[in-house]
Amino acid sequence: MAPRPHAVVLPYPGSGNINPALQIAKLLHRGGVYVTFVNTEHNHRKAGADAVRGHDGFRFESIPDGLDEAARGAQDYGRGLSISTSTRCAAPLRDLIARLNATPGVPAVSCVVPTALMSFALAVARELGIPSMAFWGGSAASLMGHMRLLELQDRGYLPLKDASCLTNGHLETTVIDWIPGMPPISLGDISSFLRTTDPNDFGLRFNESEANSCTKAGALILNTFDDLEADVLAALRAEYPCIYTIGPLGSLLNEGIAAGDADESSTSGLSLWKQDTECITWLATQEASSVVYVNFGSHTVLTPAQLAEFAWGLAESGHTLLWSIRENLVPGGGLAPLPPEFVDATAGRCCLTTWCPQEQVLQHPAVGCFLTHNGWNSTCESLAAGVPMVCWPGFADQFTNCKYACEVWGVGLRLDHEVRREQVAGHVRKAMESKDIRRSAAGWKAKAAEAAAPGGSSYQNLKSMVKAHNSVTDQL
Ligand SMILES: O=c1ccn([C@@H]2O[C@H](COP(=O)(O)OP(=O)(O)O[C@H]3O[C@H](CO)[C@@H](O)[C@H](O)[C@H]3O)[C@@H](O)[C@H]2O)c(=O)[nH]1
Repeated sequence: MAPRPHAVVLPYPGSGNINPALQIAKLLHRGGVYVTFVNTEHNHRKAGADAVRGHDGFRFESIPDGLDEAARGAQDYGRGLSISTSTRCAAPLRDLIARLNATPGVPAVSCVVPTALMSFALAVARELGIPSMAFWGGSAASLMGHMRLLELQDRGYLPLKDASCLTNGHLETTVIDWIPGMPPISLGDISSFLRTTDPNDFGLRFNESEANSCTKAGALILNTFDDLEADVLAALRAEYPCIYTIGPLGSLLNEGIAAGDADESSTSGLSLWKQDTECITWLATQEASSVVYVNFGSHTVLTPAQLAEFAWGLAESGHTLLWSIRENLVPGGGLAPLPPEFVDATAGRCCLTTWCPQEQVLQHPAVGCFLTHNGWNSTCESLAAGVPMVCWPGFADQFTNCKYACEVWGVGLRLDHEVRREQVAGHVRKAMESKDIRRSAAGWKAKAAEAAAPGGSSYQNLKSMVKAHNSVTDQL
């Protein structure tokens, strides 16, 4: 009998990558693959012992991220973490794989599955002769855009000529209409990392090379589904045939739970933040489609003035609110920068929380629209739940996601970067009331469910992906 396949799943150490990577790990495990899920030591501790206990054929391990403690609170923490993981994690990963391979009862590692921004792991896999699959945590369109950053440079669009390009409308009015599979798109919507006048800017170089590295793995995994991004997927597949589109991941996972899979609850989540589940109880007391849910993900930072402007816009919308204000959403702030009058003005129609079970919130019938930063997971979770979006993208791939949500899928309304309370109130009201937007959102929800249901494209792709893991060990 062929040995059991063993996948080492290795996410970049942020919620936007850990969450979907854990979902992929669970799906592989459900398909019979032995899984080792690798966190950084810092996140392993932060998640807590219960979250990383593991169970039969599913283990948690950790490696150091190489960052010193002082760098963790630094303003350029993200950059520091990317430099440190990409330059210091290869040796610990090599050691971990050697240790796993020498552990009695543990099958030999047969595939390494890193997320984007962890391409050092692909190099380690190549060096050890182990197959690999890379997971790009954004949309297919954002991958295509990031892969074209070098070409944008060759064609003279990058680096930006001077700093005025950032503010004079250049990013909005320069339209790129030659990226395969993509509709004409403003330069600024391709990626935030191109907002630089420095050709050697770290963010630009790192993100371009990481996107292109993903396609050097044996296969590419995407949290999207074929109907959602048909054109850009066709263009990507023309160059990289082995792409598994298995989104929305949450829907695919729920298929199994609905079918009575016993194992899922034991690895239910891995939150780096303390989750508040009381908001779900509160949602149960609200009428259908009556609540505006507000959440800016795990990295977005607001100034106190932006927070106040959002607060007044939301209050003026007149709707009931569920607002998740992460403890560092306003640095050093917590809830403190909220105007006290806002709390009075929304008394009885506002639930404030710090970190909630977002997928559960979005799936709740009481939620009517989502004010979001358009991180890809949030965007995908909202599409899967059929919830219209009010979009305020800020960095990375969020502009691309916003463009598609508003202009391609017809499920969102875009806010200007400068937050103005009248616009927030107006867009929220429209997203809650527009029949057209609600119809589009319901349509994508149905298509997402179809993709994840038995026989659907994502369901079939997951089966093929698991088969690919098994076929590696068949050859051993
Ligand atoms: O209160 C909360 C807030 C968030 N989440 C979850 O955290 C994840 C957040 O991911 P995402 O929406 O993608 O936002 P970021 O955390 O900002 O994600 C980073 O990673 C993403 C995937 O690569 C990119 O698309 C984003 O631009 C980047 O900021 C989602 O699964 C949410 O469900 C919760 O469970 N509870």
